Amino acid sequence: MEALASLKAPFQALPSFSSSPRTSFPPTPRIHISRRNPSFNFSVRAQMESSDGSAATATSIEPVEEVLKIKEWEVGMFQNEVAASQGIRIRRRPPTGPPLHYVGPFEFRLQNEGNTPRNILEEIVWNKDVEVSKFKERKPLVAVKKDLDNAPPARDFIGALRAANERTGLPGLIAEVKKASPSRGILREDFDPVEIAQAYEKGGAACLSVLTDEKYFKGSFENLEAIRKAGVKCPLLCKEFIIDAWQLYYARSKGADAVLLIAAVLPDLDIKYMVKICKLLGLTTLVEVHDEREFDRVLGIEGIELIGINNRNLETFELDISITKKLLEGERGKIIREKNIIIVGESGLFTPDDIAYVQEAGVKAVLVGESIVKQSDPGKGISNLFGKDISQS
Ligand SMILES: O=P(O)(O)OC[C@@H](O)[C@@H](O)c1c[nH]c2ccccc12
Repeated sequence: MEALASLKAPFQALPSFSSSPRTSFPPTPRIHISRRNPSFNFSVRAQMESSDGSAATATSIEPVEEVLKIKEWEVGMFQNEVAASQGIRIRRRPPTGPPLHYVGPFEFRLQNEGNTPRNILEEIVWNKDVEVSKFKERKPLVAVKKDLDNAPPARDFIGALRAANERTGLPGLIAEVKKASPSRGILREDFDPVEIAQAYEKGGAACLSVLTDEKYFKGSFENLEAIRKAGVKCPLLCKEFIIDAWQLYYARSKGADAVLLIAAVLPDLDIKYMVKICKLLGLTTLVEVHDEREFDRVLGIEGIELIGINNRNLETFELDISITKKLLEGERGKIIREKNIIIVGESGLFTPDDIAYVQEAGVKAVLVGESIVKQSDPGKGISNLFGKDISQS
C-alpha cells in the first residue's frame, strides 16, 4: 500500500494519465505518449524538450530510443501497479529490471525479482505477450480488419444458451474442444477437432468452446476456423488468453462468435474497453471470475451479460465446484437475477450430480471440457454428464 502511495507522483508524471508536469525525475527528455488503448499498445511521438520548455523534434535517434525504452518499461511497471491495486496478482510483463541508466522511482528498481513467472497463468500471459507481438508484426490490425469483411457473421451465443436452457430445463452446455491442458496433460490422443465438434452438436451442446492457445493447450485458430467452415451451427467461443484488443479482431476474423475475458488477468479498464470493441464487432463476451473480488469488479462494469465462474484457480489449478455456489449466495445472486445476467459454471463438472449442484446454485449454463472430450464418443459423453439424452432428436 505504501509502495503504491509513493508511486503516485511518478504515476501522475505520465502524460497519458495526467498533464501535471514531471517534478520528481531528473531532467530526462520528456516523451509524449499517446495512449490508444488500455492494453498500452501506445504509439509514441517523441519530442525533446529544451530547458526553456520549447519543443523540438529529436534529431539524434539514440538518446530518444533509450528514453523510449525507459518509458516503455515504466509504463509496464505502472500497468502492473494498476492491476495490483485491483487485486490482480498476474503481472502483464516480466519484471526484467530497469533499462540501462534508469533513474526513475527507487521502488521500480527494487521490484526486479528476476524474470521468473510466479505461476502458470502468469507464464501463459507473458508468453502470450510475445506471441501477440509477433502475430501483430505479421498481420497488423488494418489487415485483420480487412479480413472482417469476409468473416462469417457472428451468431447469438447467449440466445443459444437461453434456448437450450428453456428446451431442456437443464443448464445450456458450452462443450469444449480441448486436446490438452497444463493441469491435465493430453486429454485425447486421436484429436480431430471437427469430428469432436460435430459429435458435441449432435449430442445437444448449445455452444462450443474452442481452445486456440497452441503452447499450453495444443489448440489453434485453424481448429476454430475449420469447425466454423464445416458448418457446425453451435456458436463458437474462442478460448484464448486475451491481453490485447488485436486478438478480438483476429478471433472475429476467424469466425468466433464469442471471446473469453479473464478478470484475473485484465484490469477493469481493459475489460470495459474490450467489451466495447466486442459489441462493435458483434462478439459476445464471457467474462471469467474466480473469487468474490473479481466477481464484484465485473458486476460493477456496465453491459456485462455473461459471467463465467471458474471452479479452477488458474494460478494453482485447485478445483472446487463449491466456488460457484459460494459466489452466487446472498447479495451477488440477487444482483445477477436483477440484471438478468447469465452465469456459466466452469470446470470440474463430471456427473449429473455436479450439474444439479451448480444449477441449484443458480447457473443457467455450464462449460465442460475434460469429462466429455475424453469419451470415445463425446456425444455420448454429454448424455452421461447430464444423466439423460439432451439432443434435439
Ligand atoms: O475441462 P474442464 O475441467 O471441464 O474445464 C473446462 C473449462 O472450464 C476450462 O478449460 C477453462 C475455464 N477457463 C479457462 C481459461 C483458460 C483455459 C481453460 C479454461
